[in-house]
Amino acid sequence: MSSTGKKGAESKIVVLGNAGVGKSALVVRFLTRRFIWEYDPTLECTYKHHTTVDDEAVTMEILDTAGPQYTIHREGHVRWGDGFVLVYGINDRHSFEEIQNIKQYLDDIKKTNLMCVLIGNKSDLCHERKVSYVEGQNLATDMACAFYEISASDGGEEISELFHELHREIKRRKQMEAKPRRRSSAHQVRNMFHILFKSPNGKQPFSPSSPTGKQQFLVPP
Ligand SMILES: Nc1nc2c(ncn2[C@@H]2O[C@H](COP(=O)(O)OP(=O)(O)OP(=O)(O)O)[C@@H](O)[C@H]2O)c(=O)[nH]1
Repeated sequence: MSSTGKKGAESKIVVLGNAGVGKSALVVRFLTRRFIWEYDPTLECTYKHHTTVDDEAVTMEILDTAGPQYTIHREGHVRWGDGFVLVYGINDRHSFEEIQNIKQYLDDIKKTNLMCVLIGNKSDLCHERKVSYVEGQNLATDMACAFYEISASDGGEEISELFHELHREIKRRKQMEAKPRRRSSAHQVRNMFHILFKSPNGKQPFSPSSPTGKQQFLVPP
């Protein structure tokens, strides 16, 4: 809740990628601004994070996944998520190639324009680089999403920025999806007026504007 008592926007974010690419390190870096070298690789965690984005109090739920990518269990995660952080290691070609399969898997389940961001992690390991920056950029262009090369170990502003940007995208999408519903409820109110103020002879006694230019509602006897 914000200081005005208004509930802020919420987003559910799922972090996916091959084992060892640094998903946990990335999430922990975002949440705590710290880097921890080793995590339990089998650990799967959901974090509830209260923060501020564009002066609005927001809640992000972040699911740090582990284990095989394509399981029934994982399908539940995909349905749960509003947006996805897809991570590969710049020093791990296989993890980069796997991103397209993960994206396809997500598309098959979500069946809508997927909201995601592509991350090339471990940019500090330049000397071990197996995926160029341009390759990452091109893949992100194909997937119509933002691309960041980052280092969870070094930190940097981009790590907060990527989560915030994804949150903004999710919020925009939710607002767009809510619009038709709002329009249809306005339509319902209009219909209600129509029924309420319909005269017994079937003629419409509701006058949108009086001769004086002021709006009037004529209540039937
Ligand atoms: N040099 C370097 N090492 C990193 C970076 N991010 C993570 N690591 C290391 O990479 C290893 C794997 O990191 P995790 O965060 O456990 O990777 P994960 O993707 O969560 O792995 P799973 O839980 O097995 O799926 C650890 O030894 C981390 O310390 C980074 O940016 N730079």
